[in-house]
Formats: sequence, C-alpha cells, structure tokens
Amino acid sequence: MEIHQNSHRQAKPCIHAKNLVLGYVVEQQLHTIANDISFDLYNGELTCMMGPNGVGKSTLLKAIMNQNPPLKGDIWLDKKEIRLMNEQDRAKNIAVVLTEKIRSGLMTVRELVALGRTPHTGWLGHLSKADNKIVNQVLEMTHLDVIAQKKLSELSDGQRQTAMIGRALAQDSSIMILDEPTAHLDLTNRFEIMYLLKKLAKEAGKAILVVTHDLEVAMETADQLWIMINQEPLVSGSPEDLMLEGHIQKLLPGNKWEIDASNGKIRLKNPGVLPEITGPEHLIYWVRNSLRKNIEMPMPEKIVATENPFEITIYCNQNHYTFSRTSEMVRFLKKGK
Ligand SMILES: Nc1ncnc2c1ncn2[C@@H]1O[C@H](COP(=O)(O)OP(=O)(O)OP(=O)(O)O)[C@@H](O)[C@H]1O
Repeated sequence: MEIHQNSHRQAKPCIHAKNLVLGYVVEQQLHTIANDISFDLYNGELTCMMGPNGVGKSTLLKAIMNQNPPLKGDIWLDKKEIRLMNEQDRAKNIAVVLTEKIRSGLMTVRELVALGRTPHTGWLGHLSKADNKIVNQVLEMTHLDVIAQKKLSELSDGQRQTAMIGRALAQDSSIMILDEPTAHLDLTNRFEIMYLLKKLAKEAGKAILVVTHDLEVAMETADQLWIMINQEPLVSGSPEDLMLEGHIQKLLPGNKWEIDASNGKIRLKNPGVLPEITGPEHLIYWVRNSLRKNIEMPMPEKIVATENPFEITIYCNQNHYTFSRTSEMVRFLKKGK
C-alpha cells in the first residue's frame, strides 16, 4: 500500500453535502429523521461522528453509501454525485465496516481480508502479486498475521472486528467509513484501532469517518468531530473547539450527567455542595469523586486526605473519623442517613 505524506488539510473536501434531509420511506410515507445535515469530509483526517441512539448516524452513513439516499439534497464525492455512481466505482472509493456479523464462519482471516480486494479484481478475479502484497501488509499492520489462518468462527468478537477492519483496509480506498468499530474491543485495542485509523488518515491521506459512542477515544484521537443532536443541524469542528463551545456537553441532555470541560470526563452533575477537602491534588480528586457519586448521602463538614499512609479523616458534628479507603468512608457516611 502506497503511503503518501499528507499533513496539510486539503482545500477541498472529498465528500460534501449541504442541507440534507434524511429519513425513510415506509409504506409510501416519508419519515424524516434529520434535517439540515451539512458536512465536509476531508482527506488526511480522522472524523468521529457522535450522537444519541436513534438520532440518525447510521442513516447518514447509509446515505453516503447510497443504501438509503437522502430524502432531499445530494451528496458529492469530489465532483460526482454519489447516487449517480455505479456500485463498483463507489466501492473503489469508499470502504465500509458495518456492525453486522459475518455469515461465513468457515472463512479464514486471510480470506476475509483478501475479499477487500474484490473491487479491484472482480468477483471471480484472482489475487495478483500486488494484491497479495497489500493483503500481507494489512495483516501485519493490524497484527492479524498471527491469526491469519484461523477461521472466523474461532475468533473473539474483537478479533473478528479487527478482521473486518482489515478487509476494509485491503480495499485500499481513499475513504473509509466505520460504524462503531471499537464496540467489542478491550481497553487497549479501542485505542490501538483508533490510532491505526488516525495514522492511516494522516500518512496515507485517507478520509476516515467513524461512528462511535466512545467519547474518551474520540476526544483523544479525532481530528474532527461531527455531532448529531435531535432536531439540530449537524455541528462539526475539532474536539477541543466543540468542547470549548459547549457542543459536546449537549451529548448528555438532562440533569443527571455532565461533562467536565476541564478534562472531558463524564460525571454526575453536582447539585449539592461538597465539603472542603484538603490534601495532595490527586487524592482530593478521587476522594471528591467518591462523594460526587453518592451525592444523596449526608456529607461531613470537612475532609483531610493524607498519603504515606493513605488516610482520609472526616469531620462531622465535632467528631472526626479516619479511614484507609474511600469505600469505607462512603459506607460510614451512608449509615449516617
Ligand atoms: N429501515 C428503516 N425504516 C424506517 N425507519 C428506520 C429504518 N432504519 C432506522 N430507522 C429509524 O431511524 C432512526 C435513526 O436510526 P439510526 O439507526 O440511523 O440511528 P443511530 O443514530 O445510528 O442510532 P444508534 O446510536 O442506536 O446506532 C431511528 O428512529 C430508527 O428507528
């Protein structure tokens, strides 16, 4: 696979759409899901799309893939209207990883990855030397080489997901679209896969669009975020700008949860006043966290945290009590109800 250095944002987006209306035709009736959807997808960038369940993210992906064209408006791939392109042309330009399970469990990982070459070889086509080289490169970069001969039925969910990503990589298209690619992956692999996608975007100049519910991974890896909220236009920008402008906070409507704008972490809203806590910074953070998660319990007047040894002393009703774990303190405070 040719890797081209491409660190600057290209002036023109590779996919562009303005004021789309998305929805479905059910029994000849139009069901609108989202209005006013405009976006630009750029080469060289990893873009993460986020939004609540049912807002229309998969519907937008299906519109880009022409599986369910927009009810109004057009999507452009460079200068071509996507709905007018033939399937093979689209497949050469756009590789897709959806959340569906693969049916043929008898296929090996290598065979699945090799399937990604189909738009280049045709359904009956044989893999050329160059095709095999690309398949080998993909197996290596995704660390699938060690399980290349395993059957798909023998894989864990995460390995199968990585193999699906491998198939899309072997397609070697300039645009990749992935629907929740990290959903089954463990903590390390979530970041590994997203970093691999980010690297591919940057070094091979690909435009990669990922739907995810994983805010932490998206904040850490995305160049661009697209946020879809019910009844609102799609908002796009860097994760940092969208956090500072208050858009990311809208992913958590209601009064229960909020995003801490200083570090992007999700936490329970703090309706009450927490007691004063003194001690080293990192201890204060976790002691406060244990209180915030149990905001309904009676709070002490003051807390002092010390380390070496770790101790938490709470002051209430002119008494003080010392604990060596936050859970012991919480259990004690809860009993005071
Ligand atoms: N084939 C269909 N026909 C009619 N309505 C559909 C169809 N597919 C999805 N919908 C509806 O469209 C809305 C948006 O669905 P979509 O799958 O795009 O949401 P999403 O944002 O991807 O959600 P999630 O985060 O849960 O995957 C939902 O209300 C869903 O019920």
